[in-house]
Amino acid sequence: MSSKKPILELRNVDKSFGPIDVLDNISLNVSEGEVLCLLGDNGAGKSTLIKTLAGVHQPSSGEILMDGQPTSFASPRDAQERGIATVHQFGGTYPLMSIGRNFFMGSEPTKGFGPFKIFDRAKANRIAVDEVQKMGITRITDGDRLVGGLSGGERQSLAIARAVFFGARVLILDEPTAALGVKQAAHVLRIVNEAKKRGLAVIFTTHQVMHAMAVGDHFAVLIRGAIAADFRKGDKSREEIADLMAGGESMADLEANIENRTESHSGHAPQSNA
Ligand SMILES: Nc1ncnc2c1ncn2[C@@H]1O[C@H](COP(=O)(O)OP(=O)(O)OP(=O)(O)O)[C@@H](O)[C@H]1O
Repeated sequence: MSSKKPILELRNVDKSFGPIDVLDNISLNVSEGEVLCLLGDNGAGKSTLIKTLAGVHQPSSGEILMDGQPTSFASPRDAQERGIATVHQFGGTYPLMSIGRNFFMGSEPTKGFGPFKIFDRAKANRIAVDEVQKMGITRITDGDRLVGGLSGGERQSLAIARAVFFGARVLILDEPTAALGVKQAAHVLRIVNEAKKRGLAVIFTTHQVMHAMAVGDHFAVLIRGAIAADFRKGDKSREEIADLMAGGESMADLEANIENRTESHSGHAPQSNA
């Protein structure tokens, strides 16, 4: 897939839940400074795949390799401690906490000694705001602001900046732009590019082809748990990717079909192009 050495790799991974086969013979890898886009319609298996990469599920068969060595993740915490950070659709942040608190949750900077140690709010706020600004989100200037007052895109950005600051090597983004408007999605895509520039390997799941094309270096299309196509940037057009995601049906044909049905329901005869 790439000339660089993969950080994280799946080889022939299957995943079943009892009698239900969800992932079928998945082989994929992602290297530093690259964005791998996992594309697929609802139910294609994207969540199961990223949960397998993040230590939530164990493969039923096949191998996971990290830096070329076969490995397994005992739990999400195990994967996290080894540099795999997952950011979910709403940023995984706590609305009633301040930006500074949120950024450092679980590893708060303290001041004072022994029993007199207290959370160093000013330091936490300063670092959190600095890090988010370094990722290009300059509208966040006050670390005391509650996360609940941020937009969806800003929350995502905060969660990504946090993962980068705490040394993630692989950033897994689960539908980060799905619930966002155009401007907010653009913010998040810019941050994905920034994370990539800093050498992180990014896995980005989406069903929005345009978002994938804006940041992706390579692409894998999942259909019913199997990789239906695997290609690099520039190899396919937007229309070709959309057709692949629709299971090989041409989107133009689907659209024409919908138009015809709508027109016949409204009592108008479909217009001929002839
Ligand atoms: N724990 C489970 N037990 C049984 N079936 C499951 C389990 N988890 C997922 N599945 C099934 O596996 C298939 C893929 O689900 P998954 O959530 O991975 O898809 P997805 O591509 O992420 O879709 P979406 O975007 O809708 O979340 C679905 O048919 C789902 O019902």
